[in-house]
Amino acid sequence: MASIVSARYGKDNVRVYKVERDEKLGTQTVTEMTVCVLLEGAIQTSYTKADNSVVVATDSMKNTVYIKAKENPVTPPELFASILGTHFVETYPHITTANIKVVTHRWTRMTIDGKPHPHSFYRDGNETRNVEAVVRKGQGIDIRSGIVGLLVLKSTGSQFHGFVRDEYTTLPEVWDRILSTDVDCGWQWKTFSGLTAVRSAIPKFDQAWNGARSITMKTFAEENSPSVQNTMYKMCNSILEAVPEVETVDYALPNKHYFEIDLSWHKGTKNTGKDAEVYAPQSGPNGLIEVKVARSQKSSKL
Ligand SMILES: O=c1[nH]c(=O)c2[nH]c(=O)[nH]c2[nH]1
Repeated sequence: MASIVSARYGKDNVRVYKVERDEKLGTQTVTEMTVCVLLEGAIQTSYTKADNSVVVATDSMKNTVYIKAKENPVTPPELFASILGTHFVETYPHITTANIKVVTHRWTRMTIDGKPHPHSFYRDGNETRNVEAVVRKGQGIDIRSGIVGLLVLKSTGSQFHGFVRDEYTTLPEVWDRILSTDVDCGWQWKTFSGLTAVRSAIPKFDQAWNGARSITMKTFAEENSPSVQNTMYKMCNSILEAVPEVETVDYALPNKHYFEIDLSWHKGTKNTGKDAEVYAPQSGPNGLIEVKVARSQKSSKL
């Protein structure tokens, strides 16, 4: 007889929009999210014995997302994910872990005639703010916050040389190159003892997100990068310094290549090295560089 190694189930791609109206100021603020709920617990018999008595329907999970969004603030997303996860482990005795993912999409307020518009927004890029909360019954809440899809490019101020050269190497060393990447960055918070601990950290979540975002861009822009590896390590260090409540910081950075084009076949046109102006952006293959960095000493629960 086969036995279950692990199992979880839930609702993915629950799209939710919430508006907050400030009657006094006459302004509105909107939040659009995509939520995933995956539950774990004593649910094996639903797989092995067709026992649906242990199944909270995924449709009910979707309904719960809407109701909890109505009853609670949906920002910061770390709080909303924790509220939602805590609800599932506290409501159903046989559910032991709730994995909640909240992807928040950008709706940036329009500036019209130099003034912030009270109720109009635009999508300024595919970047999302992502939160994954793992709520374990009686064992606290683990939260990873992050930035996904922040596409950046610098046209100089990046080098790559001194790498292994052998019979497989064709890449020339360069002291000036284009660097472009699609930032996927995350920071793992020290375990929160429960929802109360998450609530008392509320201001820290936006601070950390703003900090990580500006550190990522400032380091990227200002450093004369010797490699993606070294630059991302510096970003991790700065975020660990800026946010003491964070235990690890991780990045996954694709190296999106821009190739020089030799145009000398056309009337001897110079377009390589210091004369390079027209490049061919590559859709693939791309480098992919990943790292996770922790402080040297581990620290305890919040
Ligand atoms: O920053 C880089 N790191 C690499 O490991 C690598 N490999 C490569 O071909 N180009 C680059 N660039």
